[in-house]
Amino acid sequence: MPEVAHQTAVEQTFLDRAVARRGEILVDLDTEIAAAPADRDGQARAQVLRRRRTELRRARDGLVFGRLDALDGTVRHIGRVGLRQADDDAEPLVLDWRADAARPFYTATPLSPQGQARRRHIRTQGATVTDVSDEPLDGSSDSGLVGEGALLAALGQRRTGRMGTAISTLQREQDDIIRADASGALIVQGGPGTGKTVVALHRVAYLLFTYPQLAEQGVLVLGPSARFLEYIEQVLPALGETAVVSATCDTLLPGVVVERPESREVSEIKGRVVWQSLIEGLVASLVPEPRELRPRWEGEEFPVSAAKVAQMLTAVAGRPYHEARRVFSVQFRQIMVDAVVERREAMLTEVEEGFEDILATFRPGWDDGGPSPAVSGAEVDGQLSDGEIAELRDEIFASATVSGFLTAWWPDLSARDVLGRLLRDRALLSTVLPDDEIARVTDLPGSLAASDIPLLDAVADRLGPVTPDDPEGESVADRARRSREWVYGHVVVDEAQELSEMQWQMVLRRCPARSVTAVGDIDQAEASHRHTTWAGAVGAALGERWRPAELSICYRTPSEVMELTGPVLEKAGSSNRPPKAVRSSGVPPWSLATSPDDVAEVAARSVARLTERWAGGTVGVVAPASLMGVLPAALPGIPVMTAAEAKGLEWDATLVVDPDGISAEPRGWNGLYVALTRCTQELGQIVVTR
Ligand SMILES: Nc1ncnc2c1ncn2[C@@H]1O[C@H](COP(=O)(O)OP(=O)(O)OP(=O)(O)O)[C@@H](O)[C@H]1O
Repeated sequence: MPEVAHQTAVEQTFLDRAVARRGEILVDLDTEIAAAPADRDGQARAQVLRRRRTELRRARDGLVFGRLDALDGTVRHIGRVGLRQADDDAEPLVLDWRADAARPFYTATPLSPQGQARRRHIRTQGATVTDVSDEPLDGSSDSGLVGEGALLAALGQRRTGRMGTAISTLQREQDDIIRADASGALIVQGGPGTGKTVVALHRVAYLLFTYPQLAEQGVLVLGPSARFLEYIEQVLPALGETAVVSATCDTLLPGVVVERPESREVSEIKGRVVWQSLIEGLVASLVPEPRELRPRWEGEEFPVSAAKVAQMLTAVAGRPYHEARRVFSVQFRQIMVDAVVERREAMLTEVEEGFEDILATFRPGWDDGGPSPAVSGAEVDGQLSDGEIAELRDEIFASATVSGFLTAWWPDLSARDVLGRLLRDRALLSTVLPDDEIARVTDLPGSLAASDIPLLDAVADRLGPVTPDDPEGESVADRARRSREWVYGHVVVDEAQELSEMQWQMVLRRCPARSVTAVGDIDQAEASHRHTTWAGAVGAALGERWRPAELSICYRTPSEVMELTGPVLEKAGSSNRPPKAVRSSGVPPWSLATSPDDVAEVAARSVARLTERWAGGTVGVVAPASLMGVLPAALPGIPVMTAAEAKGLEWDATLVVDPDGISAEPRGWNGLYVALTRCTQELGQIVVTR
């Protein structure tokens, strides 16, 4: 039997064992979950087991994808999830790809073999091994790539329109970032196709595996658009992760949607960090001024002096508006309870003295030391019993009348009303904006644009919820999605170069511990903010408290296409160089010229040719916004989008229509850089001659 066939058979035997073991573990898990006690601890344990079961059920594909043969003869298989042996103390049958011991699979090289003699990639389809490829780590070959054959095979595959996992072919620089320490903010710069999204998503899986407590808080994945989230949405479940919420900055506020578009100029103004302190100042100023308060209880007034109110307001200063009111309200009601008790007791004392006087008229001398009447308690001793005080307290604390009194003086506020007030307050705006910019932000309709969302979030944050959140029987992800106040264990931001300063504030509010991984390409920035460096982009939010990392190899775009991008990047004003392409597709990029009148027809013909050539794969079209009226109608069933919309996506073949039109758009050279780098195989351009 030829060697490859023999080794394939060897791995098939191993895979059969792993499949059987997976089945056994699933049966054991079912039994354990069914037997879990109904108490709190039992249910918490059952939840962990259910998560494990989901992960195992999903691990049908890629159950085993790699093998490391160490110099000392130890053989380890690596897969999507770990599979323990029946004997818990034995070495695992399959190592989870995220385990430390699996790391050399991604990082060992002939120059630094880390005690390994050989790395093997095992390709499978379901429960069948289809191929094995070996890479000696003894120095006999070194391409600089990890598992070159498997990587190039993966990269050459047709694209499906959904992102796939790359766990079997992650490269060293990617692995370093995936396994980087979770604390603090990590900002990853990488050119197009360097695997930023791959790294971000695999990092989520790694972090959830390494720090299981993260699953209790959840991980937030922020992407640039709903289309992008759809593109990546298959990857995380495939990696086995369920404690993840994905969103865009526009959908982060539960129940709030963007209602209108907005000009770049206005959204740039509204994205600046100056709004943060403006909003903090405004909301703080909405807390009522101290004055004497005269609440009533059972028809009587119980005044609280202005000085006392001022003292209580000082004690709650700095808290969110509604929370401050809640704390104030507790103290205020307690003061009322004390005042009502005091007045009642004074009254009772009066009654008692009157009663004694009356008694004395009947039994002169008993209050001079004679036996007292056989009565006690509130009726006669001038004191309320503990039970009576507790009852009164409950009544005052639950009283709608007292609530109504407090709310009339210190009203509920809606974030939207406060934002509206802010955007109309020229005097306040003039403290941070010049006159011409004030006019731009005050002359807006009341409906919400995307740039209002972070402002609204900042207002909502300073207001706090009117009533605190009360979770009942919801999953972490559901609760996190529903509650604006949810604090995540980690936040991953993709296409982070697009975030405005105010959006960064919104992100950090969701993770005050700043455990953040942001990946992006500052050279692909299309957003209206003016930053061209990461220090500028994140400085307002993070200061210098972030660590940079870099990805330098382009896995998506073939070298033929990457060669075209250097001058475009230069025109975009960048001093960076495009990343180095890892492979060539052998298909030279091409270009056609046409007139504005014929552009739709020429595009349709070109797309038809590309679709035929890349049958079974995908073709996408990128064009300037000005062509969005005609092109989609001429290209039914084909994704047609602007460069901004195409960010993060990829197709086997891309047709870029009217590149000059794209470069003439705002931040257009950055846009063209994005458009040119979307293909995995072939790039065509249609130049419109005017
Ligand atoms: N180690 C890898 N193994 C297999 N495929 C990979 C690997 N790294 C990246 N890829 C593939 O390369 C392509 C580009 O990856 P990805 O989309 O993550 O890049 P990106 O840096 O986010 O790109 P862009 O900035 O252009 O959006 C994807 O098809 C991805 O699956």
